[in-house]
Amino acid sequence: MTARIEFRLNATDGKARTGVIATPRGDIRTPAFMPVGTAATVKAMLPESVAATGADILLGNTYHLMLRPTAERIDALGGLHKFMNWQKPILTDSGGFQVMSLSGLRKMNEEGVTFKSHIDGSRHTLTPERSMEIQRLLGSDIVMCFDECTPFPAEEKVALESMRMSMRWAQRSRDAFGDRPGHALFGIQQGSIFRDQRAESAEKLSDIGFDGYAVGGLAVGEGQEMMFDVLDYAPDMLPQDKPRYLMGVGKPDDIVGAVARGIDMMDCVLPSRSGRTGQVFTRHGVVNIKNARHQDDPRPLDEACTCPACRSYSRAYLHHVFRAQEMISGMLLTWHNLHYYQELMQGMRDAITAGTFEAFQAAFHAQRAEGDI
Ligand SMILES: CNc1nc2cc3nc[nH]c(=O)c3cc2[nH]1
Ligand SMILES: [Zn+2]
Repeated sequence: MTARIEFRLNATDGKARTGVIATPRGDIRTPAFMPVGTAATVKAMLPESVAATGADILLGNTYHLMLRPTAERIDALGGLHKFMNWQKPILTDSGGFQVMSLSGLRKMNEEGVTFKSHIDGSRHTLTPERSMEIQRLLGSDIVMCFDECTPFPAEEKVALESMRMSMRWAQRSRDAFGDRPGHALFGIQQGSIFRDQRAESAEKLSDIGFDGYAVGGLAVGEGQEMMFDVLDYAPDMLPQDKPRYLMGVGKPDDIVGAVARGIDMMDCVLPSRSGRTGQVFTRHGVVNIKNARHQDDPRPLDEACTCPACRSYSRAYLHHVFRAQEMISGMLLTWHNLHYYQELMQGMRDAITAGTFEAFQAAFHAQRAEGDI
């Protein structure tokens, strides 16, 4: 059991890294993928099922939980881990990104953001200080700074002002977080697609000092090519002895490309959301289970997959229950997708350890068909 959170780098292969983030609630093997547990649940999954897929950590959303059931209520009930029956590590985001994408009637200034709840229209305020308090009340193991995700595209001077405000908020987040052994605070790099701004942001964050560093401001519509262009230099600007977290990513090939560029942690709603919309990720590409061609197909989604969906059900059955909008459809496809994502992460950890990451990448791309399979 470790009192503080520490990152141990075990192997590198090119820019790719593998290691362990040791926390009081358990170890996080990196590169790590975090399933998203927005409203204190990974939708359609029991916590024990999420653990069975291989996830070491999951993400909770401050914005949703502060609105319902409120952070104070979760704290009074023993904290988020107890509340949602997940005893492994939890990373919570700071709420800022979702305020901008989900809430109504927002007003932002140097102090923070006031907004109306998308649930009941009630008015709320998020500041760096309030976000730190909420994440403390939730009991999360890894806390994210309160920042502004600079919209894309942004004029260079707009991006610069946005980044500099986020850096002032990062300092306020750090000051409000205090010293909490066993809990980590991660800073978030901004600067959009502008190299000099990314450098200024990284320098400022490093001066303040954090337990980990996120690359923010990406996966906001810039597309994979532009995202990779930024990732070709931005992670290297961050302290190499701390975890690097790419927020909101992504499709399987985004994830492999990000790990190849030095990213250690990622989160994305894609595998779970797609599980509910019938989009299935496999080593050979994407299966859209609602397509009529699966109607009589007795084969599993993926012969080589050991998840409950692939072990015991045919594509024909999964096509049927999806079409019939049966709950088991979301359960089985979400489980499969999260299992596939964790298998992908394990494959990359093994390849980096063995020094065969380049071959892993080549095989990953060679076996995937373009379009639906
Ligand atoms: C789905 N894409 C995506 N989710 C994000 C969450 C974020 N949170 C804080 N700060 C960010 O810059 C940020 C960027 C993000 N991109
Ligand atoms: Zn499967």
